[in-house]
Order: sequence, then structure tokens, then C-alpha cells
Amino acid sequence: ALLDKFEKYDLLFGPSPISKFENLAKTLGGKVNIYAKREDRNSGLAFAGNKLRKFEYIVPDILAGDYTHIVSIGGIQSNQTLMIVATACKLGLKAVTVQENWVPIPEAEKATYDKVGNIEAARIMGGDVRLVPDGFDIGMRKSFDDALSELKEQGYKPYPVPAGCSEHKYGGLGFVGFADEVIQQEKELGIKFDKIVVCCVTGSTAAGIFVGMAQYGREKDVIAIDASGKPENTFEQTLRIINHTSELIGLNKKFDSFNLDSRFGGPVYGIPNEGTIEAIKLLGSTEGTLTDPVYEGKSMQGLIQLVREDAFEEGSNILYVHLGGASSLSAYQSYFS
Ligand SMILES: Cc1ncc(COP(=O)(O)O)c(CNC2(C(=O)O)CC2)c1O
Repeated sequence: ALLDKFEKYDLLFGPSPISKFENLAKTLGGKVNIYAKREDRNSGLAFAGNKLRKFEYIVPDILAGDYTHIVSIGGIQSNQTLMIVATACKLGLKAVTVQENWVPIPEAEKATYDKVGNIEAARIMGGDVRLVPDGFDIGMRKSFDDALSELKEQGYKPYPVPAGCSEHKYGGLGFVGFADEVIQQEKELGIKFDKIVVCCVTGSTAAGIFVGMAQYGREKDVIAIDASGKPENTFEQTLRIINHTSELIGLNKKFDSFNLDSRFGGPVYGIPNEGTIEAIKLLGSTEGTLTDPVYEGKSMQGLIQLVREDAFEEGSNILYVHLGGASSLSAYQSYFS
């Protein structure tokens, strides 16, 4: 495969398992088959999730340069920053995480939002967690640069990992490998997935899957569900990562678009809408599987809506990509009480 020329550091148990959501499919009318690729169960590190697949192609770069710290950025309940801390622990490195006010925290969550879930886990693992008042943006941030220069002034050698790894040169590689894994598992299962539904915010997950499937002429199978609430930014950044990653692996195809469904990202990043809460409860009560109000709850909402509006042909096999994130549910307890 085109990925072979890149060094990879194993962080996963192996290929992530695929669940079949028969009860959910039946509840939605039995018109399609729904499967889920379980990145939420892909590793023993912290709460697992999609970031680790990206880190597998970034860690060799970190180890090659004898860095002292890994520095990353996200919101207060970021999965990215949590998994950076867990990975740094495993590598024997320090982690500094810049955690910004990306979410307008609901009144009922104010007392606990920066104490529970992902940020609690990061602190338990010894992460140097730095709360910063700056607002949401998926791009490069001043707060991030400040943390890097402070560490350098102190004589350390920090390695920067941008939000969601997405602006990192290797950010898309992990999910190119995901696509290769899906093709392999289709052979083992004896089925072909007609559509792949995946959450999209900083873009390198969906971009990697898109480029990975493009190796097989199947990029049109990918449906990205926006959860940034700023779909124009996410569209531009994801498309840029698609074309960068395509060139990087030598696929050398240029793309001028991809399928981003922006109907479910509201009201804003990190705050669920009514359909998000319904989707989380519907999947929970039919399959005993949990999703979160920031990311997977919105992509599950998208999947459910697409099935309900007959966007998929009768009898299609739909692969939902579960990227993790349920660990932030305790920061949203007022939505489920
Ligand atoms: C559970 C979960 N699901 C989907 C996504 C979206 O992935 P991309 O950012 O690669 O588009 C995240 C990202 N999270 C970010 C974070 O800071 O945790 C990068 C935004 C995620 O954590």
C-alpha cells in the first residue's frame, strides 16, 4: 500500500472491531444494514479513539528528534489533548495541553465542566493542563505558540501537535490506513460497505478516509457529518488535507470537493441540539453503545436522519465510524437527567 514508506509506531490493539447495529437498523425501518467500526475500542490508552490512529504516524517524528514535551491544544473536554497526555505517558515524555474555551458552557454544567471526564483523566495521568480563555477555532492559535515558546525559553524541546493533528503534515495518514483496514475486513466479512458515515471537525479523520478510499476509486462512498458548527472552515480545511495527503502518499489525484453534510453541527461546536440527544438515547437504548454530545452524537444524528429520509438505497450496508468521545458525557449530565 502507499503507506508503506511511512514509519508507524503501534498504539492500537490491532484492526478495530466492527459491530453490527441490527436493533438500530430495525428500529429505523429495516431498510438498510448498519455496521460500526469501533475506533472507540481501538486501544488500551485512556479512552481510546480516533486520535491514536493519527499519532501512530506522528510518534516516529517525535522519537527521532529527542523532544522533551508533546504540546497540543483543544477545548476543555478535548479528546485530542487527553490522548496526547496518555501517549506522552507511554513514551516517557511530558505533555502540555492548552485547553481553550471552545464551548459556551451551559449554566447547569459550569461547576463541573472543567473538572470531570477527559480533563479529569488528563490530570490523573500527570498532564500539564493549561486552561486558556480564548474561543473556538480549528486553525492555528496564539495560545499554542505561546506555550511552545515558553518551553523553549526554559531550555526544553517541545513537539507541536495542532488541534486534532489536522494541520500536521502526517495528520491524514492514520485514516488512509483505516480505509485499507476496511477493505481487508470487507473481504473477511464477505460484504461491501456502500457508504461510510464519519464525524468531521478539524478534518484529518474524514480526509484520511476519503483519500484511503480514493485508492480504490471509492471516495464517493464517504459522507462526512460536520460537528464544528462552522462548516465553511471545516470544508476548506478538510479539502486541503485531502489534497495534501493525496500528494503525500503519491496518489497524486486532486479533488475539488467531498460530501460534507452540515445540517447537524448546530447550535454551535460542543453543544448538542435536540436531534443529537435523541440520537444518543436511540443508539444507547437499542444497542447499548454510547456516543457524546460534541462529536459522535451529531454524526449518529446524521446517520439516523439520512436513513429516515431514504438517502440510502434499500438493502445498503452502511458503515458508521465510531471515533470515541463518550468520556465527556459526565460534562453534559444536565442534558440527560
Ligand atoms: C470523538 C471525536 N470524534 C470526531 C472528531 C472529529 O475528528 P477530526 O477533528 O479529525 O475531524 C474528534 C476530534 N476532536 C478534537 C478534539 O480536540 O478532541 C480535535 C477536535 C473527536 O474527538
